[in-house]
Amino acid sequence: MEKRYVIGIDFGTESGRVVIADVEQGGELASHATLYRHGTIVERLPGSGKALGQDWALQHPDDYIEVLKQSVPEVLRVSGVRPAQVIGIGVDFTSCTILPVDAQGQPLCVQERYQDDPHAYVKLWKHHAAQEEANRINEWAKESGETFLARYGGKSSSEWMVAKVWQVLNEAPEIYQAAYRFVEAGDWIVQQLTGNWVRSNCSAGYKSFWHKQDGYPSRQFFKQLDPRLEDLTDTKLAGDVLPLGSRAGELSAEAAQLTGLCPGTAVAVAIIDAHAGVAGSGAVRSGQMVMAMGTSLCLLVLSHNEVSVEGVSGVVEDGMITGLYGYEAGQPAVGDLFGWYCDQAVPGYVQEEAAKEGVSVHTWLEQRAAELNPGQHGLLAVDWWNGNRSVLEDADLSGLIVGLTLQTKPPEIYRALLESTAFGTRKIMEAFEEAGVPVNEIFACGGLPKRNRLFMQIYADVTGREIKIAAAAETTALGAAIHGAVAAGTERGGYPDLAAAAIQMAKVREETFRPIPENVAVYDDLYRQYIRLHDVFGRGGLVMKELKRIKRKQSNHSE
Ligand SMILES: Nc1ncnc2c1ncn2[C@@H]1O[C@H](COP(=O)(O)OP(=O)(O)O)[C@@H](O)[C@H]1O
Ligand SMILES: O=C(CO)[C@H](O)[C@H](O)COP(=O)(O)O
Repeated sequence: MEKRYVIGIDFGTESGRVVIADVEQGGELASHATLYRHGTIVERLPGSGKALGQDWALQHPDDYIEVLKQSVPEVLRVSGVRPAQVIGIGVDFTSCTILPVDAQGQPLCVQERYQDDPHAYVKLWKHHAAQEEANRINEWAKESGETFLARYGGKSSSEWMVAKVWQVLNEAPEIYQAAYRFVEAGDWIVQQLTGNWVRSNCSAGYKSFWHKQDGYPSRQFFKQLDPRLEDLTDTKLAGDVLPLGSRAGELSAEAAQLTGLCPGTAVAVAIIDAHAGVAGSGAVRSGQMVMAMGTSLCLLVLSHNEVSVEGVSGVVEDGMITGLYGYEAGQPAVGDLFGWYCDQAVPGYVQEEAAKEGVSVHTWLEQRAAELNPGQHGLLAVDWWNGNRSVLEDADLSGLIVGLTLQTKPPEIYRALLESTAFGTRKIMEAFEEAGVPVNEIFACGGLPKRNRLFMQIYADVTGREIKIAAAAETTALGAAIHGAVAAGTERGGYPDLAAAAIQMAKVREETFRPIPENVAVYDDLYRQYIRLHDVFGRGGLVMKELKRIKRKQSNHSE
């Protein structure tokens, strides 16, 4: 049989990355990234320059199409693979990233009449302006005795589908009316590739309250939330929910033209980006955890059991690997937090020194921070620069650094920020174990493990665990490709299921990060102090809520 290949397309926060992988051996034959031209739109709309409110984060869907147009032909060219040898395509996407579209699948924001309305654009996962709606969903679920939120650690997030769609209805009812569907961006890409309207059980399960046996929450629940939402799931969220690894359709002639692939190529149901890292790391067994470490950090745990875990973002049957419950929890600012410090807060001399040495500001700070002993800087940070998405589930919480003195230096702050995210991760891991979801083996993937060794060592030291690193540089894209190989099916030379494909196609590096005992002891001590700050500011204290209230009031005042 002729050699067969699959393509994985990973839509991250800042760019889209495409890999081409050998169906038998896995790995990455070639990869290519296309940066989103519009980036993340947080202040003003492109074109009209219309100002956005607090906590908005939009994107432009044309940027995603550009990834298909640029990066897919490029991996074909570099690898020398002929289009006919590609048997399947998989797509993963950050989530919950949603957009309103018309009946042809065209995004409303590209239509002239809606171009000036921010609600017509893609709402990126980190759009946090629907916190009010999320709070009301939480209150109403409690009051009405609905139990579906138990699968989401008891709280809904402002990042998710219903809160975001409800925000559109509240602030721009004409956009709500005009939308034929609100779709996850991953499902939209699949629709653009195949012409089929299919929803993924992964994003529907983790981000839209969908359940394999129960479906969506009742019409009654939505009606009592807001009478205008009664038919939400039958209309704006309609579409068959298909399981991961299944074939969403085949590449249309138009999409084949755009990508340089052959019409008829199998296209898999989309998967959330972090969740694709599970297959991409080869984790397919109960007790295995994958840390997808990039802009944010997602912790994904596989288990035979379904239990309630404090602060879990969601548990979905077959949500990552068929036959297992997949738990997701995480932190919404990790790489983004370090990026904020490098871009917004370091003094000019650091940038100059880094430029002189020809390294990035991250690397310059990492090198100096690595010379410090744990705890030597006297600092403790709490990692809520983009709110808390785990045991506290509150986008209104904000970051903290305590222990600053006139002697504090930038590498010390950088190290404290790296540590703060590791403490946040340890808190989540403890919540899993306390709830009876064991974590026996840890894999790391995403952009950070390959970029920052100090970060990885700190994670091993803070958690006291050995960490294995996924071998693929673009692990989530490889994970998506693995879904493509399953969607192709055995009849086209693919695999019968996700576990079989992942075991064969994904590998880990030989080198692992192991905890250093003397560091573990210091971090145990610091972690206890972190938990004190976590509880004082997160559970009891109103300080951050009040700050946010005053900020909102004063920002509206100045607009
Ligand atoms: N050397 C580094 N150390 C720590 N963080 C880094 C480093 N270089 C880049 N970052 C951060 O990594 C994040 C991007 O992660 P990546 O996994 O590549 O993308 P995505 O999250 O979009 O999939 C950015 O937030 C950036 O600030
Ligand atoms: O919520 C998510 C997963 O459930 C997002 O997709 C994720 O947090 C953003 O991913 P990345 O850090 O890779 O950009």
